[in-house]
Amino acid sequence: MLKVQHISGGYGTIPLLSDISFDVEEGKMVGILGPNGCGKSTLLKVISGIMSPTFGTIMIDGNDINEYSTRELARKMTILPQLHASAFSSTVRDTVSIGRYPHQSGFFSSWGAEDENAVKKAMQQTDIEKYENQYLEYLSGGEQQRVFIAQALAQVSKLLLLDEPTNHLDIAHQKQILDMIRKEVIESNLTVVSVFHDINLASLYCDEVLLMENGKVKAFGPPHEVLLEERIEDVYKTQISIQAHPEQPKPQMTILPVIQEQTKEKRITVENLKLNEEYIEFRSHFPLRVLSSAVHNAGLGWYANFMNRTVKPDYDIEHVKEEYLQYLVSKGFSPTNTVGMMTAVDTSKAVIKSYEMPFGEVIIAVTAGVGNAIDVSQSYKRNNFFEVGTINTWVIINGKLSDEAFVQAMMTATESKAKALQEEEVYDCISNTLATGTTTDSLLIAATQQGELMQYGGPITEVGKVIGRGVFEATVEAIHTYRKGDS
Ligand SMILES: Nc1ncnc2c1ncn2[C@@H]1O[C@H](COP(=O)(O)OP(=O)(O)OP(=O)(O)O)[C@@H](O)[C@H]1O
Repeated sequence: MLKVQHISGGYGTIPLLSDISFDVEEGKMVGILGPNGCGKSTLLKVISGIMSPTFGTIMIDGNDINEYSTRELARKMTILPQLHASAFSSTVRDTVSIGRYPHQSGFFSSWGAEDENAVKKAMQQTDIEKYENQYLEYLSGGEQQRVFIAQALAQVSKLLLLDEPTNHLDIAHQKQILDMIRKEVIESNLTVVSVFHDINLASLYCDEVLLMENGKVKAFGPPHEVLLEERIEDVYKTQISIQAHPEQPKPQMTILPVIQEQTKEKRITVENLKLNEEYIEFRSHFPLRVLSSAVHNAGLGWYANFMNRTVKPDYDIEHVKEEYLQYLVSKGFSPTNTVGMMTAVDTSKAVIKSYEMPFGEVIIAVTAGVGNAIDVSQSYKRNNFFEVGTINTWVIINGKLSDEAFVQAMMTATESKAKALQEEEVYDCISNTLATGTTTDSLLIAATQQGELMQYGGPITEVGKVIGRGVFEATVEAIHTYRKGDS
């Protein structure tokens, strides 16, 4: 639909854009990204025909844009420039109606139902109907931005060129405008080329992104191919981290502040753990990075407190998560800062072990109830039912682990637990084979994230070795304690 071919150009004698080429298919949304002053707005002006390039061509629907008359071009494409002006003296409706100019044979002389409908629809889409008769100067920056987006939409062209369309908008309106534009892309085959400052929004909403640096194309393609951590750091000259979006295959970026608040020493000891008959608690004055399969706040996150709570063996509550949250509050724990597990075992009998390692102390806490033990390779022979006979394991590390090391630490700890059950000859009572765990085990790996980075956590790494040994020893001891209590 749009072909940008070898574009070079700038202002006067200053060369700015250099040999820029890319294609945009009909019904696609492309985001232009890059640091301040790299030429994003200038490129948009050249594509729209506002500025002429010194070299190269812009083709729309197979024709050079210079072959179209001004009015023809305005029906093909709409440009929404950056909002700068502050003095307006027209109403919202009149401003949106200007978008219909390319469809008039004489200015406002042939205004018809189609124009009326386009203006109405654009005002609805941007949620500005309620300001219809107000003067623009009485609206906030974000409201004015929405009026200009409505004006661009009212033009109803096939190609929309936007320069920071969500500038000045709060998050709800950013989402509303981008959702609406995306809907038009999908349902009406609208083609969009838009400048973004927010890399995350561009990643979420665009099919492809064009990353610019000093007037040149640094990379062009789908967000997951272009938005690489090292490349963004190199182009923007700043420290960032890229993670997966929780629900979509779109990379998301977070800024890494250089200046960190200096708190007290970030070290944990067995003193941070306390046992009573109701629960084991771990409390720290700073959050640790945690990966867990807990009942409350499972997954990867940052938490300062952990709880492993005893419940009655017949505990059967419909809304377990809600009940757990209320329990945490009643015991003075912050629900947003606590990971919570549960067990039917008397938590005052938990086994806590500490291992001094060159990188720091590693603390392991285990509660083991094995009445509900199972051989995972035979579990398909069972009916699904929930019981609270559980092995809960905490591995708390004074050290810094990569994401990879966290997952490997989980595997190492799980294998070590299975070995402890084998050693203790714990059997699955249905299959009569050696058990590998119970039906509801939970595991938590936590790290202070201080010191040298440990990239791996497998069995022969320094941290893996202590996890393998520690989880085995603590689990064996916890099974002994459980069996003593049983007899
Ligand atoms: N009318 C102009 N005359 C001369 N130089 C200009 C003009 N407009 C922009 N420039 C310069 O061209 C360079 C690129 O500007 P442009 O607005 O295209 O950058 P941008 O990537 O959109 O930046 P930002 O992220 O800050 O909006 C800048 O150094 C700017 O000062």
